[in-house]
Formats: sequence, structure tokens, C-alpha cells
Amino acid sequence: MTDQRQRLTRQIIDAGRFLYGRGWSPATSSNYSARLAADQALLTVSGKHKGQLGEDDVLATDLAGHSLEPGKKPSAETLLHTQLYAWRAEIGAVLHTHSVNATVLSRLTPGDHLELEDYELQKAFAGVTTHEGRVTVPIFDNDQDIARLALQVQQWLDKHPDCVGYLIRGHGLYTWGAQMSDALRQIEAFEFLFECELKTRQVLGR
Ligand SMILES: CSC[C@@H](O)[C@@H](O)C(=O)COP(=O)(O)O
Ligand SMILES: [Zn+2]
Repeated sequence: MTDQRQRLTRQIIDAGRFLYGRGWSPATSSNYSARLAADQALLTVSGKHKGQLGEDDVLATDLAGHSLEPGKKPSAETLLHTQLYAWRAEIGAVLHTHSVNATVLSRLTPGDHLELEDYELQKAFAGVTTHEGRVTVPIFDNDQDIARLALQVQQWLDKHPDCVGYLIRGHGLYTWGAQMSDALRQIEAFEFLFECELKTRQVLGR
């Protein structure tokens, strides 16, 4: 194994322990990845408990989502990762989680997006420097046809190049960053903000 693969594998395993520990990756849900090379990603295999990943529970793919390791079963949502690496050369890590708050908020929000505004923590997102602005989070209807879902996502990204993450309704969150630490920071920020949104709605009876 190359040093680079070993380092990224460790980051994925550690991310899984952390995200499972926070309750954001229950019951084998979620998938994680890191860019292995300009034209390759390293992704979690399908169906594993994400709090108990081992060194063999990742595989390399090309950016069209094809496995480069035939003996291993790639994540069902591989394409949702590789499309991001193909979209932006600066993306180095992608995380997908299934928290209660992301799931409930996406179900309670009608329409195709959610606006986060006036929160200081918006500054945890790449490119955001003030609370005085809106972070728009698209919400795509869930779809078991991942290629079709990836097409919807791509259409949004092409029109909104500053997008920092998205929700899939009743399913979960995708976000990304230059490094694994950036993607983890954004997951935490989204989770904090989703909880604020849900609590605010509860208090206001909305
Ligand atoms: C355990 S249900 C969750 C899955 O259907 C899927 O949404 C998911 O996040 C994990 O799929 P995986 O194929 O393990 O990467
Ligand atoms: Zn999922």
C-alpha cells in the first residue's frame, strides 16, 4: 500500500468512528471518500458498519465511479462522490451522513432548497466570511437510481458553483472539502445549523 493510500485510509476510518460516535452514521448507513489521485477516489465499500471500518474496507475507483478493485463491492452511492471530484479539482474529501436532524429537516422542508441565514456558524463553510448572507442548501428527492440522482445534483451544481453541501429528502447530507478535516468541519456546522433550524421551528410552531 502506498503511503498516500495508507494516510487517506486512516482518515476515512477515523472519520467513520467520529461520525458514528456522534450518531450521524447509524446502522451501516453513510459513505466517505478521499481523492487518491487526480483521476481516482478512495471510497468506503458497501454495507459495512461505518464505526468499525478496517483497512480493507475501502476501494479505489475512477472518476466515472468504476471500481478499480473487482473483488470489492463499491458503495451504492459511489457516483455521488466521484461526480464531485470530477466537478472540482480542489475537492479532496466527500462525506455522506444520515443524521436524525438532516433526515427530519429535509422531510419538513417543502420545495427544493433550504436557506440558512444570520448564523455566525455559516462561516465554517468554505468561502463564507460573514453571517450576513445566505447559505442555500438544495434538497433533492430521494431516488434509488443513483445515476438519475447524480444528474439532478449536477444540474444544481452547474448553476450554483458556490454550493457547499446538499440534502437528499428523508435520506441524508452530502458535503465536501479540500481536506478530510474541511469536510468534517462542514458536517459539524451543518448538524449544528440543522438543529438550530428544527428548534426554531418548534418554538415558533412552524
Ligand atoms: C443502511 S441504509 C443506507 C444505504 O442505503 C445508503 O444510503 C448508504 O448511505 C450506505 O450505502 P453503502 O452502499 O454502504 O455506501
Ligand atoms: Zn445514504
